[in-house]
Amino acid sequence: MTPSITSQSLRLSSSFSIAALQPHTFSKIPLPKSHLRVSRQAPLFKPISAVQSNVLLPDASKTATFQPSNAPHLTAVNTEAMEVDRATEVELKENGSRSKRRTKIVCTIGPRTCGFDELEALAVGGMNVARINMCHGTHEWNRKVIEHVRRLNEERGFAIAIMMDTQGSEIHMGDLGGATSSKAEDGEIWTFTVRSFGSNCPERTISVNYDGFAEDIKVGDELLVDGGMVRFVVTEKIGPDVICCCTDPGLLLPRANLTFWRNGSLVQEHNAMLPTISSKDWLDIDYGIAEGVDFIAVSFVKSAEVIKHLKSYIASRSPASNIAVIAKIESIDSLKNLNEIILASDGAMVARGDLGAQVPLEQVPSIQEKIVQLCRQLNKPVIVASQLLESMIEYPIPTRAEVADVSEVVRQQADALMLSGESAMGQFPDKALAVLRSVSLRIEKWCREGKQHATFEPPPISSSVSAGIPGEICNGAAKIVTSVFELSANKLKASALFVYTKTGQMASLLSRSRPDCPIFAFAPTSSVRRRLNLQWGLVPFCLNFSDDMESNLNQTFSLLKARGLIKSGDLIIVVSDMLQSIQVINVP
Ligand SMILES: Nc1ncnc2c1ncn2[C@@H]1O[C@H](COP(=O)(O)OP(=O)(O)OP(=O)(O)O)[C@@H](O)[C@H]1O
Ligand SMILES: CC(=O)C(=O)O
Ligand SMILES: [K+]
Ligand SMILES: [Mg+2]
Repeated sequence: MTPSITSQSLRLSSSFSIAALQPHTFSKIPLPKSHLRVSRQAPLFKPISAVQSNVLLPDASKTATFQPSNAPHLTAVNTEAMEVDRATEVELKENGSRSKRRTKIVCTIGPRTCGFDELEALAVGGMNVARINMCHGTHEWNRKVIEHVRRLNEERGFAIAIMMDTQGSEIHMGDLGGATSSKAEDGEIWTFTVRSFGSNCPERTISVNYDGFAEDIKVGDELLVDGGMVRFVVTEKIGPDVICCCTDPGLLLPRANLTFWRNGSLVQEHNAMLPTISSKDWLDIDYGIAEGVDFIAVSFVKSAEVIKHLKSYIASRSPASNIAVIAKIESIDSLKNLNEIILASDGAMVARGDLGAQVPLEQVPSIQEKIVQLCRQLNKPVIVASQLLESMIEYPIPTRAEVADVSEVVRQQADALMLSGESAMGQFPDKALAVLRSVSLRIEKWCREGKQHATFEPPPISSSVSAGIPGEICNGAAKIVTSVFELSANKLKASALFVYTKTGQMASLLSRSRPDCPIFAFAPTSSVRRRLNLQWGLVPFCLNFSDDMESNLNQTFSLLKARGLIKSGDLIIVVSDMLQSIQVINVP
């Protein structure tokens, strides 16, 4: 006789072989296997009413804008509340938890979106990470943005992380004497110079920030502004001045990036010696540490050493901080050292803007795919950035080609998409965000239905990353998710994976397996919660949990049921840092 089972605990011994966890193994419970200890227990949970007195509903002020339709009237007493924001709540409820968006969204904040109301609109629209670019804005300006985001998190339960992006020592033009732009016409003669002018810049003269400029460049070289938006050829050198003729006319924007090309190759002379982290960057990094940003994205990384150096600097400056370092892959030199760079970092960004100015454009898509796959192998989150919806800076709808580009990133299962000018200074930041959201949802659904992604099997974890037993447990849990369980004659698929994780590592490993259902990640601090918000498929919550999994689960179920985010009968797969086991639980 099969007893009626509300919970099953599948405990894996440390010698457990993950090959035993093929989905069919779990087609029916119970399924005793010699290598798999299945303990059939009395229901793990007290009836829900028995734990109600232990539950505190989130502060009403945090839920002011949300009306739970079926929240029972629980009496508040004890434990820390679990913060849930409106955007997550809506996304989880809209089509059921399995349809929750998995791909995360980073929005660059600029003049168009720096106010509290605009930031709130982005938060409600699904922004997971706010990026501030230290190429622009004063510390004071950026501090306001950080304060607004923090207020949204505190008052509305969001988990928006702050990413600070360094300027790096790229070669760029001056600020055009304060003009918003300047037009270069075909055949016009312009002077590029290391001299600086303040506000009285002579006509058709551009100052360049890099002292070695006139030595590095030769007559006949091509000078590309913003990767080729405007193009010049060098005709003459006179001391510090480089005289150029415009061959591709266009609009010059303040501080635009400059690259020089000789015989079809990028010129790398003294400029290759520029430090990745300039003295200005170090000051900005000190500022970021003091402000408690969640991520520092390092521009123009060339080698792993600079990442290691920055990480030890952060550790010595602020031992308690949890700042993650993201390597921006946008320099031609980084491509030779990709493996070591990504391994040394806490994540990577495919910065296609500058990358496309350093390698031929037709190479960018394959480099993108390679980096996305490598990051998955090395268990590091990856962001794909730049020009995803460039036309939406000016227009309310994207081009079909842009939609196809975003779709490809989603299909590659990158962790996050990034908006740059679209959200920083475009006309339609909220619409651009909505396009990323709806394309992600649609393509993710299509991939799940048709299994359009290359393979379900995650790429083998690199031997340079030791994921050990937690890694095997997470892979196993991700596979179980695709099984159909028969419980009391009902066929059930898992609604969610739950992971209780102190550092976030176990949640990352689960995310890496790209399972078929969302991952509710419970972390004890809001900084771990924010950091996890960058990663694919994770729905991070802040929860003050204990080592007693039974009480953790009781508490979590009560809180989530009260918010209508799970319901009795849902099947949940549970893993944690504390137990080397996978539990399959039918929500009481
Ligand atoms: N804080 C800001 N203040 C003013 N303008 C901004 C700000 N942040 C971004 N912008 C505008 O938005 C555009 C795109 O922003 P973004 O920061 O993504 O630039 P990027 O050139 O793609 O990045 P990077 O400089 O790291 O290569 C910028 O060129 C700039 O015009
Ligand atoms: C984002 C960025 O830095 C780039 O695309 O160049
Ligand atoms: K930057
Ligand atoms: Mg860049």
